[in-house]
Amino acid sequence: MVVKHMMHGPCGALNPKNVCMQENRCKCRYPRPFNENTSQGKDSYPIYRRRDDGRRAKVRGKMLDNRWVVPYNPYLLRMFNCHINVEVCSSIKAVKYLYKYIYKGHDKASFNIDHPDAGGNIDEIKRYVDARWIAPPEAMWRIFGFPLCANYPPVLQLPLHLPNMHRVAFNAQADLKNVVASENNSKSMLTEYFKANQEHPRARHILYKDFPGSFTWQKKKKFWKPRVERFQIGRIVSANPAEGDRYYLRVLLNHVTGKTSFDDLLTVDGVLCGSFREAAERLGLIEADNTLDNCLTEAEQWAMPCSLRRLFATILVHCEPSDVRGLWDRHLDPMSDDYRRSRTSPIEVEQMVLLDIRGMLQSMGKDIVDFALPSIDDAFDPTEGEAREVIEESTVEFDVDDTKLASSLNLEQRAAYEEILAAVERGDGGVFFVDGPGGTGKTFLYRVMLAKVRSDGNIGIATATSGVAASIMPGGRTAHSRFKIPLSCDDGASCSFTKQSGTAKLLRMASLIIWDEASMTKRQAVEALDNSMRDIMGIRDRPFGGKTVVFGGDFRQVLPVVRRGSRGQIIDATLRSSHLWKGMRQLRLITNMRAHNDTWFANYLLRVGNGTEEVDDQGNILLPEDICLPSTGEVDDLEKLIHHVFPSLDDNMSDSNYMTSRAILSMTNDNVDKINIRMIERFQGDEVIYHSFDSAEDDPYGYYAQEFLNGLTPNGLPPHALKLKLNCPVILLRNIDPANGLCNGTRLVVRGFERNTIDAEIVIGQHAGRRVFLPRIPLCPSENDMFPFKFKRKQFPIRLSFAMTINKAQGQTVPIVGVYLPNPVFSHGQLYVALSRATAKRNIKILIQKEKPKEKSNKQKDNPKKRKTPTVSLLTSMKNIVYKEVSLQA
Ligand SMILES: Nc1ncnc2c1ncn2[C@@H]1O[C@H](COP(=O)(O)OP(=O)(O)OP(=O)(O)O)[C@@H](O)[C@H]1O
Repeated sequence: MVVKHMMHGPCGALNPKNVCMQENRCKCRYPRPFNENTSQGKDSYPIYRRRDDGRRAKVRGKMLDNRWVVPYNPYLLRMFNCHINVEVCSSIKAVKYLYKYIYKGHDKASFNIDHPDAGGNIDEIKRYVDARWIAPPEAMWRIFGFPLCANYPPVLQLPLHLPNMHRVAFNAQADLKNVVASENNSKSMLTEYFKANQEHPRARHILYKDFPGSFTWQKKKKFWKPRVERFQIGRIVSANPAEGDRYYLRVLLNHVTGKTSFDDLLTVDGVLCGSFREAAERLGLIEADNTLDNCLTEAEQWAMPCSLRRLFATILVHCEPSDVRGLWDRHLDPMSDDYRRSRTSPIEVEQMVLLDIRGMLQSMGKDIVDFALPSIDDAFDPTEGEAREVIEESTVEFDVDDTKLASSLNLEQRAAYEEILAAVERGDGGVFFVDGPGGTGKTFLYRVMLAKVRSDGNIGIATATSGVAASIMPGGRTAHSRFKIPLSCDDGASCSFTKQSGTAKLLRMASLIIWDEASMTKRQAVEALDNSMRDIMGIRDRPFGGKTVVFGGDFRQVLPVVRRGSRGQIIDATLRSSHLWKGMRQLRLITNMRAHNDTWFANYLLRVGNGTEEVDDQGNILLPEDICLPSTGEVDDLEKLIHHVFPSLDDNMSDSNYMTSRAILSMTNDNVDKINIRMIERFQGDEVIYHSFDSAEDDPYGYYAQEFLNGLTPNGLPPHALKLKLNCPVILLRNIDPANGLCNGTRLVVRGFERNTIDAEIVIGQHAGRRVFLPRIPLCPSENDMFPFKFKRKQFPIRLSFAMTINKAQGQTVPIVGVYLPNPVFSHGQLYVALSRATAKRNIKILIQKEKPKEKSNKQKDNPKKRKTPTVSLLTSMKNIVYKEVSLQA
């Protein structure tokens, strides 16, 4: 490929007529001198090593050597099999230049100092045509990570114009009347795109910007002809929001297919809109000014007043409303319907609503005084100044049945229960770590202990690292919100509550504190709690100030996330590396209660988790044959996996039990999205697509094109086009209201749609069955430095959940599991978490694919059209990554 694509010339004496020759010299300075080593040139690209090793090749009739090679990158050259000149930009100057380049604007500024003799003879059209297209910032951004030449592959600029406003070229001598009357001049790529939609059914599924991929523009006769060869990328010329309707026309064209005229494009639900802006707004493609108002109004048709108050609180906390008081005034009536039935005084009714909303805001970690709402009159406040944290915890209802479960604890659970409760009763404290592989009944044990403590009139605080694990414990909260742990905390940090705060009072009063999934949290968070507890209890020399604290977890599962962390850094971040670890009394649960009917599977899981399962010479463990999907080698194997996990889907679509008791797990969002898209397509019912409103916050000039922002789907964010159908399963992506079961990872089923709100039902955990109304909320990627700008997406915070990532499934029981692994697992505990979600061996199917590239002939290798797709073979063995130094069994 180097010989084929990357040899300059020949030029100079070998070929004096080559295009690069200027004044008898090569303007690109070839042939370059041989060089022993690469060195950084002054104010230039590096001077690369060019070995004088005698290797030569015949290029365009002449023998050339290493001095003629254009700098390239072997990986990119192999991938694209074309000429790509890559230079190293490593000097500070070069990097600064590249960053500056981003902000340079869209177009070349061309100016000319006219000579007085030129006589005003300026060819404006030539200047316009000459203006080179300079890659817009988004392309530059891609260039940073993906250095292609800006003009590869070829881009066809698609004109964007309002009706009858397209550009027409004509001869200076032509009669303008004829120019205007000419039929040919009435045509543009856009008008003919509409016509092609009338004529070709297959065109109707293609967006204007993608049209050049399937149709070729016939320049002379001005029409789109179905494409027979090559491929081309299109790009609609840009438009700024300040341009008004032209911008909204572009938004429509980027989302709507099959339109046959401008009027057709303006027609939404049979109504002809007066402007492209109105049409885009009606289709939900741009944000209307009154979205939040509409969201509440829409929910008012269905929701009970109490759900409306919760939606109002959610909007205050998550949606950045600009006119809080206006929202309050307009929606107070429907939010107070229930109170008005029992109370006659409007002031009292208003106060009741305010008090309720205050409670909701508090449970979301906010204070009502921070919002422009009417004040609360102390005369109506039933709390009489008691800290809300204390009131909240002391009113957590416990299930009487949970206290009865104490009699069914197994031997290990009972031993742990008695030891911990003895410490609670003595009141002299103790720190415990309940170590139990997935399914050994840790949550079961916590429920029983909490019920006992609470039924005795004491306070038991239940927390967990993740929202999902917290929501399955009665009164559970995330540890970060309950203990006010700073989001990023270093060694020696403390929690952010003061000695006089409600949180401090609650912690002093608590008899028992539980922190589940402590193996997933960074040790610094636990140490911060320890520091603060010693401080508020005034007992500096005892861990956690002498309280009874129970941690639980399983170090075989996924460990704390350390971005780009090495094995050593990850292990250092775990609780096992904390100075507190030695003082924790270990309580082991062994019997797998989830898979107790399948002891073979339970033991197998444990061996996988501990890293003691035998490995083959490749370092892979063997998976039981009956859980591996057999390959036929012909049909789509993923389809078979889907069929195993979702049999008779058509008959069970509205059954929430069926939908939530099964899922396909995979490692990356790409694979999960691929499966979810297939599933939603075959799910019955009308499809609703919600489009997000995306922006780059620090981009006042609109350099980042909308379609570029729309195309981004960073981890943890919903897609730009969220496709849903009635009764489809979804998963929540944010901790919206953990105290009420709405946390990152909660599984829901969609029950209704409005333009600005989604009606959904919680289907897992102790809040199962509750209906909630979700608004669109602004979301930012969690990894802030992911983009060179601040990305913000307003969208419903949900994703489809037919399939989910293994990390998201941690802590959830999924009775029927499919595991799709097209690539090997890459971090500690992933395989174990995936396998241990299931309740028995018969309920799990795993599909491991491995691409086996076929041997190709040289001809095939060079010709992209003749390249065959690699064959796929199914495996029954898999890499298993276990950091034995954290596994308790090691
Ligand atoms: N003593 C018991 N008697 C009856 N059922 C039990 C008992 N202990 C646990 N179970 C049941 O076993 C299943 C798994 O228990 P649980 O969810 O508490 O495990 P876990 O250790 O918290 O799992 P994970 O770490 O995967 O979250 C649950 O369905 C639970 O009700």
